[in-house]
Order: sequence, then structure tokens, then C-alpha cells
Amino acid sequence: MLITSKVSKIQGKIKVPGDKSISHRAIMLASISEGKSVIDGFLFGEDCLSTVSCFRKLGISININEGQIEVEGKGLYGLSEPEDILDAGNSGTTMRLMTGILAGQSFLSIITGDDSLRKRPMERIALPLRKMGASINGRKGGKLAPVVIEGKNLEGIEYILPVSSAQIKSAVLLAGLYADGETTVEEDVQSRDHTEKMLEFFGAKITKDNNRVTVSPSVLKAQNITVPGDISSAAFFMAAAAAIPGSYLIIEGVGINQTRSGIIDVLTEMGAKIQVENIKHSGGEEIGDIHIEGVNLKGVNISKAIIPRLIDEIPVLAVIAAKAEGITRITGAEELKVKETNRISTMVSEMKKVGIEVNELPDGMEIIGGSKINGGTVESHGDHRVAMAMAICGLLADEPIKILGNECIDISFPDFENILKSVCSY
Ligand SMILES: O=C(O)C1=C[C@@H](OP(=O)(O)O)[C@@H](O)[C@H](O)C1
Ligand SMILES: C=C(OP(=O)(O)O)C(=O)O
Repeated sequence: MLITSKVSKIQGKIKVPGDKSISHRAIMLASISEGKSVIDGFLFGEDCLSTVSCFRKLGISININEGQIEVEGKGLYGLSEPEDILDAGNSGTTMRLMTGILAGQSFLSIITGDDSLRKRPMERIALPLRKMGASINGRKGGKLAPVVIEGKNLEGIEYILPVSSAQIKSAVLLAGLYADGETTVEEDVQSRDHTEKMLEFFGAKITKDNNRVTVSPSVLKAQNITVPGDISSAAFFMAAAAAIPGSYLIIEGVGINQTRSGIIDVLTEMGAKIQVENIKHSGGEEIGDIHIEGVNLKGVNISKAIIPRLIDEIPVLAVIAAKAEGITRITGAEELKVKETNRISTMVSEMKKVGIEVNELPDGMEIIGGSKINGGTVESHGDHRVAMAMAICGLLADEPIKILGNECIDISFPDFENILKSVCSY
């Protein structure tokens, strides 16, 4: 159980742990590249550790030494048939991206996950991978995990994504490494582009044209990677600082890739003062120190075109919208329904429990700003982003908020509580 209570301000200088999306991809690409890669700044959260454990079961040696990871890559065709079922735990990224890689192997693999992941849609990756020639099965005709992958000779395809999703795009691009000919994916609104950036960094032949990415079969060479801080983790502190006038927070070394930085745009539109300083580049990614000053926020509209750039940040944005002046309307966010929980209905129900006026919409929600936030007991429903968003809610509430099921925070942010304590002034 975690209890958070009203603060007078948020202040300090912090670092957040490594980016989850980039940490997964670093293990994956290092495993299928030739030679030893060293990864610094890796996120030791449960999701990324699931990826490590799956690649170990595929015969890759991965050593963890004082926070640094060494991966002995065996090249595109160096993985070996796992003796047992692979377990992606709670991690959609692990399951979907690995399925893309496993589709090009000459062996059978089965990948499962926890209760939440076994309910999440897998047909979205099975369809394009089957078009490439892979045999992908699973429960309900391949709609649900466990996913059974029989690697085949693959053909390149041109695929228009039915929804903007980096996980679908990445599964197809990774399978494209093993295909005859080029593989192209196109999406309406661009989703996070870490896979294409990291593939280029490992030496793959990638071409990009607006929202279209093409990969050609390529040999990957080992690289050393430093993972930037995760903007999706930073978001909880950014949002809290932005919503509490008098706060001033610096978060150092955060990944500010423009396909992920929608939270900066929205908080700025809500009135917060945000500056990004000390900008650097590493491994194809942009990194900076984020400075945030809190103010009285205003409600905004958050709609389809920006959703992929802040999809995981919506739970915490919904919480601080309750303190803003006016209404915040979030639309075009149907994808929230297929995350660790249905994040629209889960957030609406938990926010209502503490007195926030919020209406569920078919594709989002509407939060009536300026409502009084009461104390109370809420539940994470096993969803790490819900648990952390509701912990931030407690900082804004009149009475303490008790969050049940907070252990799921370890999925993406094991040090969340300590860092939170370090920035709270009462
Ligand atoms: O590719 C990734 O690393 C991720 C992509 C997003 O999911 P979708 O691709 O399903 O939108 C995001 O919500 C998830 O936390 C991580
Ligand atoms: C949706 C998330 O992750 P995944 O899809 O990898 O489970 C998340 O971290 O919010």
C-alpha cells in the first residue's frame, strides 16, 4: 500500500530511470547483432527484465555488472530454439516486438504473459506477420496469447497500420530484417520511432519518408548504448510540479525524442513554464534537462493527432486536469482501452472515488477542472501507470489517498516512491 498526501510544492533536481521502450530495444537489437554490446542506463524494471529473461532462454548471454549490461550478440540467425515457453510477464512491448524477431527464425517458440497481457490484442501483429509468410497462432485463432510462432522464410511487405502503434510497426520492421526484399510500414500519425532510430544505429539500412519507414535485410553490428531517462516516468513529476504553483523541478537527462514529447507541449499549453536545456544526442536519441515551474493550469483539448506522442502519460494528465481551470477533453484515445487495463474506464472509476468530476467518453474522457479532490482509497488494478497517477493525485488532494496494489509500480519505475519523497515539500 502507498499513501500520498497534500504537498505545498514540488522542488529539487532529480534523475529518472532509463527509458523502458529504449531498454527493451537495446536488449533485442544487441542480441541479434554481431559482437558484444554494452548498455548503460538500462531500466531494471520488471518489463525490461522480462525481455532479458526471454533472450537468455533463446541462448543469449546477458551479464549484469553494477548496473551495466553486457550482451553477447550472436547475429540475426544466432538465437536457439527455447526449451520452454517464453514469459513476457506484463510487457506488451516484449511480446509484440519479440514475435517479430521470432517470426524469422527457423524454430518454434511460444510466448505467454500474465493475466493482463493474455487479454491484450495480438491479432494486430499476427496479421502483418502472416502476410510476410510467418505462421502465428494463439488462443482465439491467434487473437490472444500464448502466441505460437513457427519461424518461416519471410517476404517483405508494404503495410499500412490500422492504428498508430510503435509495437505493431516495430514487430513488422524487426521481421523485415529477415525478409526477402524491402519491408515498409506506414501510419497515419507517427508513433514512437525508437526502433527505426536504433536499427540505424546498429547499422541496418533504413529509409524514412514522413510516416513511412522501410527496412532492408541488413546485418547488425554490436554497439554501446546509453539509455536516456524515461520521459514517461518523468511525466509523473513534471505533471505534479506543473500543477502546484510555487514548484520548481529539474529533471536531468530525459529522452526528449519528438515522438514522445507530447507531454511537454500539453503542459505548456495548460500554462506551465517548461524549458529544456543542455540538449545532447546519443544513439540517435535526443536528451535534455527539463525545468518546470508550477502555475494555476488551464484545461485543454487533447485530441487524436497528439495522442501517440503522450499515450502513456494520459492517466497523470487526467489527474492534474482536475486542478486546472475549465474542462479538459481527451479524445481519439481508444488505444488506452487495450493497455495493462482499460485506462479510460480504470482512471475514470478511480478518479471518481476521490470526488473528481469526470465523464467517460467512447474514445477518451472529459475532466471538469477545479473540482475538490477528497481523500480515500483507490486501486491500481495491477496497472503501474494508474498506481503512479493516483499517487500524484494524493499530492493534490485535501486528505491522503491510499493506493492499493502499488507493487505494480516496479513494472516501469522501481524507485518511484523514493524519488517522489525527495521532491515533496509539505
Ligand atoms: O513500443 C513501445 O515501446 C511502446 C509503445 C506504446 O504502445 P502501442 O504501440 O501499443 O501504442 C506504449 O503505450 C508502450 O508503453 C510502449
Ligand atoms: C502500455 C505500456 O507498456 P506495454 O505495452 O509494453 O505493456 C506502458 O508501459 O504503459
